[in-house]
Amino acid sequence: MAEDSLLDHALVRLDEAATHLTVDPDVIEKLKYPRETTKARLMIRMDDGSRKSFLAWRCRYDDTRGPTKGGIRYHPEASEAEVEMLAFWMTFKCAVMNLPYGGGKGAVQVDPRTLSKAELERLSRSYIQAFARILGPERDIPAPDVYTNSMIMGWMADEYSQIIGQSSPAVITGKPIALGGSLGRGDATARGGYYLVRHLASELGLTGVNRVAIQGFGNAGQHIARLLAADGHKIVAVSDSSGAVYSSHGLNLDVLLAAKDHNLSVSSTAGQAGHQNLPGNELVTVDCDILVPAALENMITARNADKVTAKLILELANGPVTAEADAILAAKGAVVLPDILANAGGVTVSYFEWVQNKQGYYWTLEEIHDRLRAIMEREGRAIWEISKEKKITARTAAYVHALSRLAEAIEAHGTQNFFLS
Ligand SMILES: NC(=O)C1=CN([C@@H]2O[C@H](COP(=O)(O)OP(=O)(O)OC[C@H]3O[C@@H](n4cnc5c(N)ncnc54)[C@H](O)[C@@H]3O)[C@@H](O)[C@H]2O)C=CC1
Ligand SMILES: O=C(O)CCC(=O)C(=O)O
Repeated sequence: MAEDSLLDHALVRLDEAATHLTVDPDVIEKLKYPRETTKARLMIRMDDGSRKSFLAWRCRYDDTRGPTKGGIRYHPEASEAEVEMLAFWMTFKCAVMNLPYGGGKGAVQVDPRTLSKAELERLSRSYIQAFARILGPERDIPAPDVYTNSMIMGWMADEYSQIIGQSSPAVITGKPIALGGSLGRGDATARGGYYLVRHLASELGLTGVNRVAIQGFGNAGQHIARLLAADGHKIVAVSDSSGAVYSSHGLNLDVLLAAKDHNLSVSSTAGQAGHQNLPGNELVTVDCDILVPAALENMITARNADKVTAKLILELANGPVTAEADAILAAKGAVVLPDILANAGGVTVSYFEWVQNKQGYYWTLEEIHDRLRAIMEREGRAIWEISKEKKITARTAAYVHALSRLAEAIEAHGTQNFFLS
């Protein structure tokens, strides 16, 4: 997909939702463009004394409903167009969950696996030095995304506090617990999706033991494997960026997690515990009941969607199914629980972390889980009902749900000052 058309492809979902609501055209016009995207070149000292530079971005897509919120991705193929598309999705995700946030996203074009820990820390601190003036607990609040984690968020929060000369934990979420992170943020993305599937199980026709295939075995993928396996479901296939493994009897999670702990691919477990090698590109078409894309965008496309066997696709990744593939899956009767709902557990617990940081009062894990479950069930149920009532897919229903909240907020702000805050 051409880089400059990434956002246009994402906007197809907005146009579709707009046909099911009466919305002021000014609202749609406002939501078609990012409010601001800042680009920087980060220059860091490498361990061998040389200097190296990396492109970086932060997009604040829309802040009508509150400060912009969204993760920072480290990836060698990150681009401005991708960051803007991800920030657009964050805008709708926060509205779906009724969080008091707009949408943002950031990225650095880097393969973090090629950096030492010290280089990674210098890069992460330089990201904050470059973007500190547009961040802030009431302005723009980053969090982890692909190939970033709580350690990186800790360095970033520390750098921000040093720049402004006071502790400011609420500027970044997904931090280590010792620096004001929230209990439950670690597995929140997967846990939100898990609560959603459990809540809608009878509507989705899920009974007994289901066979699950998971694409991507990082934060989202590992935790969903653990949660579903604990309920007795069988994880029959998993993949990561280097390969995939399959077992019709169910993969051994301890073996998979031990491989990841040693920085090895899941494919290195082939031959152990009945695991067989599987070409990575066959993961999404493996025979299963539930398919969980938990890696990157555009993995299920017009090229492979007709071969998907799962009756439920739980999108823990952002944007794994293209619009063309959506139509093919819907025609087959497969249900897609869309990213802006299915993976919203992550940003929801980030919101809990921000609230706790601002209060200086911290909740128990049980409180976090109860609150997350209640919100996933409330918004999941609302979207399911919209989808039944309007006879539209769950994705379109999620966009309708979010758009009605965004439209209400944009109209309430008044339409004469769109780009002034
Ligand atoms: N971490 C979070 O809180 C949230 C993450 N997400 C989304 O979930 C997805 C995964 O993110 P995380 O688990 O946090 O990232 P992560 O960095 O922890 O894991 C990413 C995983 O994807 C794998 N991967 C990369 N390219 C792949 C490919 N071509 N085929 C198969 N696997 C591949 C990697 O090997 C790794 O196992 C992303 O789309 C992210 O935007 C969404 C909401 C929140
Ligand atoms: O936790 C957050 O604030 C945002 C997580 C994120 O980037 C996402 O939901 O895609």
